[in-house]
Amino acid sequence: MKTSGVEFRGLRRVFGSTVALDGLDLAVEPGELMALLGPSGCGKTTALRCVAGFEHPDAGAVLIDGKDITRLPANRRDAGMVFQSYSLFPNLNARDNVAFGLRVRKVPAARRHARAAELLELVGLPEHGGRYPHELSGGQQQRVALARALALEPRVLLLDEPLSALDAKVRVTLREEIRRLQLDLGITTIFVTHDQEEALSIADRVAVLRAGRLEQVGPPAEVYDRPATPFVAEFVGAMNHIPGRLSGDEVTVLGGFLPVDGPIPQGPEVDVLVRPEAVVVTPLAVPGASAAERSPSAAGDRALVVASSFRGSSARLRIRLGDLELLADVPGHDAVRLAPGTPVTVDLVHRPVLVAPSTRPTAVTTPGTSSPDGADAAGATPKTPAATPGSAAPESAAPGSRPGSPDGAGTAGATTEASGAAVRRDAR
Ligand SMILES: Nc1ncnc2c1ncn2[C@@H]1O[C@H](COP(=O)(O)OP(=O)(O)OP(=O)(O)O)[C@@H](O)[C@H]1O
Repeated sequence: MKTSGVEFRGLRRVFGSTVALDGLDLAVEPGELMALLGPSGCGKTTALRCVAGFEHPDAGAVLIDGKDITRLPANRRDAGMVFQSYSLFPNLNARDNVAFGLRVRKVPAARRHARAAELLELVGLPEHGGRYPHELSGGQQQRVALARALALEPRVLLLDEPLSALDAKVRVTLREEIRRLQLDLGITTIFVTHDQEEALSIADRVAVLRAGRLEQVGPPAEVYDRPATPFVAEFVGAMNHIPGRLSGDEVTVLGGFLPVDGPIPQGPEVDVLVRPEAVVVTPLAVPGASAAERSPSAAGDRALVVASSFRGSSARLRIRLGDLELLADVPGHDAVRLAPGTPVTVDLVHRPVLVAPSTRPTAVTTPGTSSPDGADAAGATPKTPAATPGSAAPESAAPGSRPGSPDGAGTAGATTEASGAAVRRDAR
């Protein structure tokens, strides 16, 4: 399989008053799997179709291997495409679907049948050549579509939300197989998805698009851990918004100071963006407290675990801290001692944070693919947990300041760990 680089250069496409692509610049390396990720309508599919030749930009260029192919007809671009809807020919069996392009190119029957059999084997369907699309499951149809896209040995594989129509389990299996296949073949692949977990798990690099422009491109861990902008931080992974107050290049948040990373908005009131795994939760020791005393209603404005969603190796907690709600990810084995109703202290891992213009009243956001209930949100499995819950310093008294107060939770009762392990705040 030949491998080729793909480059988008200042790509612009306008539909009436809608700017689908607004000067997209992006280079995909030969053999790389690049995920195009972004919210609905940000131009992902339009970009992909410009590579396939199904769409023509108003300005800018698409290059394959450094050659401008912008004006080349689709059938001379050497790109194989798989769509969200399987789009197989219903009147052809799997073998003939796969061999369709070869037939158009007048490849002799024996050779195209052999090639179709080889490709069906490659996608794990060696026995299914005689079946028609309606006799195949969604996942099997998409495998056939993949085999068909590979039949002409394209230089570039274009996948447009290929897994969105499949159920969750098949989606995960098939995405792993696509990745394995892509690595085996070394084929340059552009994978369009709006699912951040999918993008992070499958790609060499993720390009986050926003309103037809590139917002950030980088390896999955980099995009997740060091989002270049608040938009990327919001879109890729769950994110807490915690009120803070800017002071130079630091921000006061939950009673401690953290260094600020990235663009600094007009202050001083801001939202500090913190991942759930960077929220360190420690059960509050309440000597002699009865179960009734530990109930949420008895606990006043303490930080309380109000919901917990167990996920096996981890648990996502929803924590109420005054008028603020936070999401926190803790190891699964801590879920029992951090059951709903448990009073807790909340700390933040000490590391640079992104800040965004204040959005009071405070809110917790989850990525586009997650359920509205962040405690049950499935889409934000952290790749590289930044904090080890429990690594915070032992409890220290910090009475007084009300969480979420406009002065950034104040300084009363707050301690910044000298060790730099965490900003902590006792919630009593
Ligand atoms: N043929 C068209 N005619 C008019 N508007 C279009 C056309 N194709 C795309 N658009 C508009 O251009 C914008 C970008 O569309 P595009 O399909 O590229 O987005 P997307 O990021 O792939 O979205 P989704 O994830 O919902 O598929 C959208 O506002 C869409 O409505």
